[in-house]
Amino acid sequence: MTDVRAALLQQIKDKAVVHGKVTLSSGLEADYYVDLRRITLDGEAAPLVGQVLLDLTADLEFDAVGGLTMGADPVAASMLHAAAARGRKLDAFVVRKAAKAHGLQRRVEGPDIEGRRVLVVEDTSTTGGSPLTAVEAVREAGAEVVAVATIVDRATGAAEKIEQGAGVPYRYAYDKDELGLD
Ligand SMILES: O=P(O)(O)OC[C@H]1O[C@H](OP(=O)(O)OP(=O)(O)O)[C@H](O)[C@@H]1O
Ligand SMILES: O=C(O)c1cc(=O)[nH]c(=O)[nH]1
Repeated sequence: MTDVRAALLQQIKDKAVVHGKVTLSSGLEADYYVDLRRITLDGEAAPLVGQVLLDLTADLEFDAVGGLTMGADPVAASMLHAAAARGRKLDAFVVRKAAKAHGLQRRVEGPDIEGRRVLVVEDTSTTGGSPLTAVEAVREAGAEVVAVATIVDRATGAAEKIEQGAGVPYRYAYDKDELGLD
């Protein structure tokens, strides 16, 4: 494990894992929550996120990254900045939960992604419903999705839903075993 990957793992364990009954985005009940916003918006941890996800997807070709607001937003921004620090230009985009009713009425905000190869990202995945929504919106905007990548996978069906439902590879930086969760 690289130093950066190990450092981010420790940050997640220290700052994001919350034990106790919780209702998830999908309506499912769970015994723990991984509040990745406490990582992706943390001054020490957030810069590591971009580096770890760039390393995780280093073999893939894409030049824009984003996902369903708001969990995905700081993930994409961290990757953009980490890429810039490595001398690589990487754009970010935000998929709105619904298209804006005023202004340009866009569903996908940021530089145009039509005709481009993009990576859809997430902070954590349970059912995979959020990245699947993002994949559909991004395809509607004319982009090609090369993969979905998330920081933490909860091993509750996201991989199957994304690989079979969207037909794209699914990658994650950490699983629940590595986080000591069960
Ligand atoms: O794999 P899924 O079943 O889709 O669940 C995971 C999603 O749930 C959380 O977001 P939430 O829906 O709470 O909304 P937020 O990003 O607006 O905080 C999280 O950030 C993921 O986006
Ligand atoms: O499924 C979810 O809503 C969810 C699970 C989790 O561990 N963390 C999170 O932010 N959302």
